[in-house]
Amino acid sequence: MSSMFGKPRAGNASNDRNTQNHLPECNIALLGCRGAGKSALTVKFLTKRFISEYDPNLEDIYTSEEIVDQQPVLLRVMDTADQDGPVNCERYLHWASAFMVVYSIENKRSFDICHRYLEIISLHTKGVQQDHPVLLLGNKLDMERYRQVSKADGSSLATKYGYMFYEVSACLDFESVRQVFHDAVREVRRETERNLAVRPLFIAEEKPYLSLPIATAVSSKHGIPTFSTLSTVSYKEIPPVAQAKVITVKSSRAQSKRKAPTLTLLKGFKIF
Ligand SMILES: Nc1nc2c(ncn2[C@@H]2O[C@H](COP(=O)(O)OP(=O)(O)OP(=O)(O)O)[C@@H](O)[C@H]2O)c(=O)[nH]1
Repeated sequence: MSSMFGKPRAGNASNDRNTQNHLPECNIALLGCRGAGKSALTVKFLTKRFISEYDPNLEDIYTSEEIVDQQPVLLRVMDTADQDGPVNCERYLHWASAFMVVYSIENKRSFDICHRYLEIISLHTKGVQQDHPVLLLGNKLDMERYRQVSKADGSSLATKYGYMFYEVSACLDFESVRQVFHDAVREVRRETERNLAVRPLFIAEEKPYLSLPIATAVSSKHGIPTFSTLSTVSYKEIPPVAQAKVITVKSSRAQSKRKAPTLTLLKGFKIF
């Protein structure tokens, strides 16, 4: 992991686990048709590198410890591998706290398929009566001269659903890609705080309301939703960590991607 995804992290494995246990979490699912660039964006975000070939059939979840606006977060990224549009969506609909729906600006069909993803997410959100931030991403901005989807079309589709819209490129600058992932975290935080604000507090009869810290009252009585530990109480207990260190790779696709640089170099694939 450390050789490809970042510098080795100080501390041993059990310390890592302990730190992770205390971090607020954010689960981001990347959706979109084959070839839109989900894997390339994921790996760019995690490694700052563009790697041009991936196994399209493997799906996996990556975990990265990030600092967003001076606050740590355990970010999980699910790089999905739907074949040709949304199928068996339950696995990510119930898992994700935010969605990135990706199309390629040089492939109109990939944009059309995005409509279906946005529709499904929108229906799901209504069903669970909770908003999950959605970011519509037009990828491959570097392929401007082959563009088939205008920026206006992308933007108006996102606006129709009230979602955020970006155009990016997995093979151009890292900062723009990172910005998108961090904006997703910011939106999840906002959403969580909104939910906590409207949720009625349980007030134990024998304890005076004002003597309870709000965050404690909420989480102890109503369970901790994915992001509810974003209270200042939690943060102050967390030691500072270096920015954007990937600390865990969970399963097979991750392993295959981890090996990718060696394989791709041997096969002469482009690594920018
Ligand atoms: N020029 C350019 N090529 C890209 C970009 N992002 C991805 N690609 C290429 O597009 C192809 C598909 O990228 P992937 O990241 O595998 O796409 P995916 O959405 O994960 O597709 P599946 O793995 O099939 O689900 C690969 O050849 C990538 O190198 C980009 O921003 N610009």
